[in-house]
Amino acid sequence: MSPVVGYSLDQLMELAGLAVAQAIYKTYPPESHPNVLFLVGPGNNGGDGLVACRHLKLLGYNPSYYYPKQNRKIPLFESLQTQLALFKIPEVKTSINDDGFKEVVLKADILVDSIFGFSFSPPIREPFGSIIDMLIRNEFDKPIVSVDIPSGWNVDEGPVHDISIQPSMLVSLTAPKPCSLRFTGIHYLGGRFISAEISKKYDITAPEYSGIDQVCRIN
Ligand SMILES: NC(=O)C1=CN([C@@H]2O[C@H](COP(=O)(O)OP(=O)(O)OC[C@H]3O[C@@H](n4cnc5c(N)ncnc54)[C@H](O)[C@@H]3O)[C@@H](O)[C@H]2O)[C@@H](O)CC1
Repeated sequence: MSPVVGYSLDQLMELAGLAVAQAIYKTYPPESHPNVLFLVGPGNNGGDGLVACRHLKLLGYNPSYYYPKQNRKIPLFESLQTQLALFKIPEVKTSINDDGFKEVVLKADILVDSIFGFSFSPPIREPFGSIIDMLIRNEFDKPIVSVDIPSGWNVDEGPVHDISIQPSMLVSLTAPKPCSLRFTGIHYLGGRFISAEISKKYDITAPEYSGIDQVCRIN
């Protein structure tokens, strides 16, 4: 249970992933951006990506995911992967270091960075250094959507470790982290699950969510 918002981790991850999927849908609809490649890290930020991947399939996209460091011993992550298999969402098995990975990236219309969130601590270990380098170079000029925090950024200060992914879109979860002040692209907040009391206690300014939206664009 999260001491801050009162949900279990799997509940929060489901809400987070749904918010990410909605934000992608609003900015990059499936008609123009059907192929979405998720780059998935080993922790909960990666889990948010796995959930969003499933929701995008339900919303009419062709998502796939690259998940090089899996932890199948944790039941939550195992069940997320079982769900992806049930929805016939392909896992990319080509390694980031293989020539074929370029082809995988080339076919994607959007790259989702769900590698690291607020628990990243440098120095970066492989294969994530190569994945993040690829996102920094972004040689095919694809839209990059970061989940909660651009991977490798410091949660408070932003891109301070010479790791400076510049995503086109950021989906902050629960509340924008201080580093998001350094972000100038399309910014959504997915936090329509915290009570007014919690917002007040932690000084979170909740935006005006519209209709049934789980996300609100905040810049
Ligand atoms: N705490 C919460 O209330 C929630 C957090 N959520 C998500 O969870 C994220 C934080 O998740 P975690 O705390 O699991 O952490 P992260 O997902 O940010 O990263 C932790 C993982 O990255 C690895 N790692 C860290 N530094 C590394 C390095 N230098 N090189 C290689 N690997 C490295 C760690 O070994 C660990 O496996 C948030 O940013 C958000 O996206 C959501 O799932 C919703 C709930």
